[in-house]
Amino acid sequence: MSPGTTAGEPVLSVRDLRVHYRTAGGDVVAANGVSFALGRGETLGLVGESGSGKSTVAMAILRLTTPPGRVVGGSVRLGDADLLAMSEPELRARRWRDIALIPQGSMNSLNPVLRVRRQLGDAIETHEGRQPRRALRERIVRLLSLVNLPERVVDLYPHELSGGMKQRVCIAMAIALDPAVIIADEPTSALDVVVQKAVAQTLLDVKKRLNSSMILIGHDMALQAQLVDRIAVMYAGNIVEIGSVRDVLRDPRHAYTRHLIASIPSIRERRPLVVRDVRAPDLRTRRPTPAMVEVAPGHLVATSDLEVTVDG
Ligand SMILES: Nc1ncnc2c1ncn2[C@@H]1O[C@H](COP(=O)(O)OP(=O)(O)OP(=O)(O)O)[C@@H](O)[C@H]1O
Repeated sequence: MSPGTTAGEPVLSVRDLRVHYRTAGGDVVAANGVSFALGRGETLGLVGESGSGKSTVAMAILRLTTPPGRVVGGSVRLGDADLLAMSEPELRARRWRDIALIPQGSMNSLNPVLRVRRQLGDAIETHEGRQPRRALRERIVRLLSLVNLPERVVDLYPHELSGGMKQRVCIAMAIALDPAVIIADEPTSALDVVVQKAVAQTLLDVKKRLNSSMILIGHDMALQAQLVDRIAVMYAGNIVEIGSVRDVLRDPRHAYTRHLIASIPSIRERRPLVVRDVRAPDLRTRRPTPAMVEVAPGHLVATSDLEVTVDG
């Protein structure tokens, strides 16, 4: 197996992805040569603290990076096409249909003046053209039931829904066109713990039902461990460790992974991850992309322990 890959032919393969943000103080290197592969039917967790570059990678995969950010290198292969190299119209046709993103904070970006059926209907019709009203409504009701929402939700406005219900609507939107790959960026972080688990479980159930693959982005190592097949740990713009949940949790090899695991609070006091005693390097300085070594089959670790600065 080559680095960062999974058994069988991957559905998505990210190679040496590089994203910079231009700032007055110089370029911030937010993705510093990120490589990984996503297997068919697999859920890969991308975990790391705030600022490690998770959203940057998610946005770049769909070529949604906006200024001052720009993708300066790499490839994103979906099937036999490179998303980073294709024309804009071709790319637009593939987003949602082949690869869908549930962006961070998506539940707050639902249009407040549109009923759920319009939001979902517009999404479908943008890609598939005008649909007969009745059939469209039935399809939307089916989508809602897939994410455990009752039929009456079709006629509601976002403000009439709870946070968990809004997030379920966002999931329904992402799966409307039956994509092969779903990228969910912190899909549950705005919700309380009980709802988080329920919504995350729905996401996994739906993924399984559609036979799609998923990248689940999060900072909660404990929650991720319960949901994903493999974990990729991001630190300062690089994946520093990747492997099965079992390997990474039982035998973490990178100093930063160990810190993440040591920082897992007890179930009761789960809170956003802040690793206080690890200082991220200045992202404006050029850093070599760390080499990865395979410490066990499919378990890869960056040879960059030195980059992790630990106080105390
Ligand atoms: N518009 C921007 N201009 C400059 N730097 C940016 C910009 N957006 C992101 N960055 C920097 O890029 C790095 C990665 O940010 P990113 O949002 O991808 O991290 P993240 O791991 O997704 O964090 P979070 O969990 O908070 O979303 C950070 O250092 C951040 O400050």
